[in-house]
This record gives sequence, structure tokens and C-alpha cells, in this order.
Amino acid sequence: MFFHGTSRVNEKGHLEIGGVDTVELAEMYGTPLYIYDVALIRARARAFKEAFRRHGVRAQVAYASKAFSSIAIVQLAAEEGLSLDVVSGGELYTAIAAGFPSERIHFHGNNKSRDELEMALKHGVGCIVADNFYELELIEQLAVPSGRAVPVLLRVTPGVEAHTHDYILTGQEDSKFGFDLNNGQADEAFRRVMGSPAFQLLGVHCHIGSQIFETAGFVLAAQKVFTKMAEWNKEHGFVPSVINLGGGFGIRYTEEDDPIPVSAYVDCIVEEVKKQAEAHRLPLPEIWIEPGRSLVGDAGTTIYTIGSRKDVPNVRTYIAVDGGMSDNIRPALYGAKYEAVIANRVLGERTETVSIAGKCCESGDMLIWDLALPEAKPGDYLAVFCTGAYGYSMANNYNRLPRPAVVFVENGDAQLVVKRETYEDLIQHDLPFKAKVRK
Ligand SMILES: Cc1ncc(COP(=O)(O)O)c(C=O)c1O
Ligand SMILES: N[C@@H](CCCC[NH3+])C(=O)O
Repeated sequence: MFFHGTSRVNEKGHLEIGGVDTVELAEMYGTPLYIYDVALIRARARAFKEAFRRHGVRAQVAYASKAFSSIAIVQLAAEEGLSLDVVSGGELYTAIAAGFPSERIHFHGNNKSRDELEMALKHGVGCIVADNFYELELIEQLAVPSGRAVPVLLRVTPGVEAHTHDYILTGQEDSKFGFDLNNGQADEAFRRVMGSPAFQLLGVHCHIGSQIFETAGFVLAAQKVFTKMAEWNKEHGFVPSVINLGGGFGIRYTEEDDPIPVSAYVDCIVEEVKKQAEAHRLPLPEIWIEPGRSLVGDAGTTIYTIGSRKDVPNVRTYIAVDGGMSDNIRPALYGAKYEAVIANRVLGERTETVSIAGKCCESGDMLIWDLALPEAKPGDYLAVFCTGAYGYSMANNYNRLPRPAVVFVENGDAQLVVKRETYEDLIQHDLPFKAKVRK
């Protein structure tokens, strides 16, 4: 059975997570419903931190909140001693509202606006990951009058091609993110930052992509980034205090995925950074990473109610659920694959193969193709596993579907942490049209 964390089958034959019956949750909060296994998120956070601790190096593990941002998850990240990666005014606002320590917030993004940068500086975020020359210009304009130097990392594209889906590759040269490491852009950004009192350069950031299963890309990225920082050290006496190698560590969505433990990624990163620091006779910088998916991905499960069924004789059977690409766009966007069970009959014999359709008016709104299930009836609950990252955070109101509720479960306790949207919520920003009367 494809279970993660505290998921198990209880004596009623129902899926239980965090000691709570998911069928009871579906009945209490309605569906679609996102359920997060808090113990699993804690375990992943601790595994990352423990891996660094074993090496005795200074490190920060920043939760990439784009994977799932809400007050509750940010508070949990703070409780677990994580730092926080935010990529917009909205994620920053959420972090501040949750009381997250601003000195542990890292502000990302390839087109930060003046307002967003102003907000970040006002709250004294720990660092701005500067992406481009326009942004350096904006930071300078905002920082110089204040007389304070802004801590920055320069985001570079190292020219490393990780093996993952094209849409989630970020480290290759032809990318919208960061300063190119190989064509002189990163050097120009370095000179720009070092020559201005507006900046305090901490070091370099790179992120090579997402859902990566191999360590080779991280090692290569560490080598390339370090070689550049060593060059800057030789020529300009710069001593980096931070190297940030981003996130991207893969998780197991289906039986086809075979990820390595999070500690294995940390081991290879730390070993390479140590090797590079020694080779270049530089002090070991603090090592930062920013995992999103690997902290929350397999801790999330979505519960849907099964509704209509359509048989296309000799071709396939479609089973439709009460959500779809509006609460999980990943299958439509990336062809992402998931595993699922019937939450109220987990151990039922899997006698038919069906395809799970969403309820949006798009043929591409399919959640899972060719899934073996016990015969599904209207009113059964379908539990789709591993939806914790880039599920709720990419949810939308297509077809004016209200976004689902989110519940955290731990030790037999369930807590609603995001309310379900209502129809009133959907029209709250709409204004009536008043036609001008022509004379
Ligand atoms: C700059 C940056 N950091 C961190 C992440 C988090 O990646 P993941 O969720 O794959 O760990 C991303 C997303 O890919 C990113 O773009
Ligand atoms: N949203 C993507 C990951 C993008 C990561 C952000 N750089 C996914 O669901 O796989």
C-alpha cells in the first residue's frame, strides 16, 4: 500500500492520518479537502537540520513557502527552526502576519516590484536574493537614503541542466532567473554590488530545478559557484559568508519514483562545499538550502467526493470528483502522476481500472489516468496522496470553484487552518457594471 508518514488503515477500513479518520474529516469539513500530516513535516524538517548538524557546519534550511503558504504552515516552519523563502509581497505579508522572525526570511523573485522591495526593507528581512540589474538599481534607490546596507545574495544561473520536467528547470543558461555565471553578467553584478554602499554581499545563490533525484547537479552547481566566488576572492579580496544551493530535492509521488533520503542530498552538498573551501583556501561559508516540495509534498493528501461515472465502451471509464485542476493543476501542467485510494474502503479489492476526471470544463482536467480501484460509487471518498506541495498554493477559481479547506492533523487532533472559500468570497471583489447613458 502506498502510504506516507502516519497514514494507515483504521479498524473501520478507513484511511487515517495523524490519528484522525479522514472520512470523518471529509464529513465535517466537506470536500475537496487538503489534509496535512504535521508529524511528517516535522520529521522532514528535523531530518534536514540533523543532517547538517552531523557535519558540524553552520547552515540554514529555509522552507520555500511557494510550495504551500499559509499562516499555519509558516508558524510550523518557525517552530521547527526553519528559515523562510518568500517570492512575493503576498508570501512576505503571510510570513509577517504569522509572526515569522524577519531576520530568517529570504526574499526571492525575478521581478520584485519597488513596493515589494520597500516592504522587505521595512521589515528588515534577513536577505534579498538579487536576481537582475533592474532589481539592484531599485534596491540602491531605496537603501541609499536609509544609510543601511542591504544583505544580498546574487542569484546566478550556473549552466547546470538537472534532469527534470522542462517547466521546472531553472539552472540552465537559457532561463529567466538570475545572473549568468558564464558570460560575465555575474561578474558585472558583483562589481556593481561591491562598489555601492547600498549592499552587503553575503555570497551567491543558485537553484537548479525541482523534483531532482540525483546529486550530481548539486555537486556541479556547488563547484561552479565556488569557483566563481574564489575568483572574486583572488581578484577583489571578497570572502563569502554564505553559499545557497536552493531546493529541488525529489519526492515519491508514485511507485515509479525512487528518491534518496534528504540526508543524502545534504551530505553531498556539505562534502562538496567543504572540498571547495579547502581547495580554494577560503573559510567555510554558512550553507543554505531552500526545500519546498521535500518538506511538505508527501505530507499532503486531498480528499474528494466521487460523483458521476462515464463508460466509453472498450476504451475507458471516467470517474469524476468534486475538484480537479482548480485545486491541483499539476497533472494538467506537467503531466504529474499521483496514487490514490478510496478513503472509506481502502482495503477493498481493486477490481476495476478507471481514470479520475476533475469537474472543470477542460478535457485536460484529468487527475489520474488508469488507476486500479475497488468499484467506486457516488459518495465514496477518493484520497489522492502527495498533494502537499504546489497543490493548494497553485489552486485557482477556474469555473468559479471555491478553493478547498485545509486541515492539519497530529496526534489524533484535527485543526482547520484554512477555511473553505464560499460563493460570497468568490464575488467579494466584483463590482456592478453601470452603463453610461449616452446623450
Ligand atoms: C529559487 C527556488 N528555491 C527553492 C525552490 C523550492 O524547490 P522545491 O520545492 O523543488 O524544493 C524553488 C522552486 O523550484 C525555487 O525556484
Ligand atoms: N510548481 C512546480 C515547481 C515549481 C518550483 C518553483 N520554482 C511543481 O509543482 O512541480
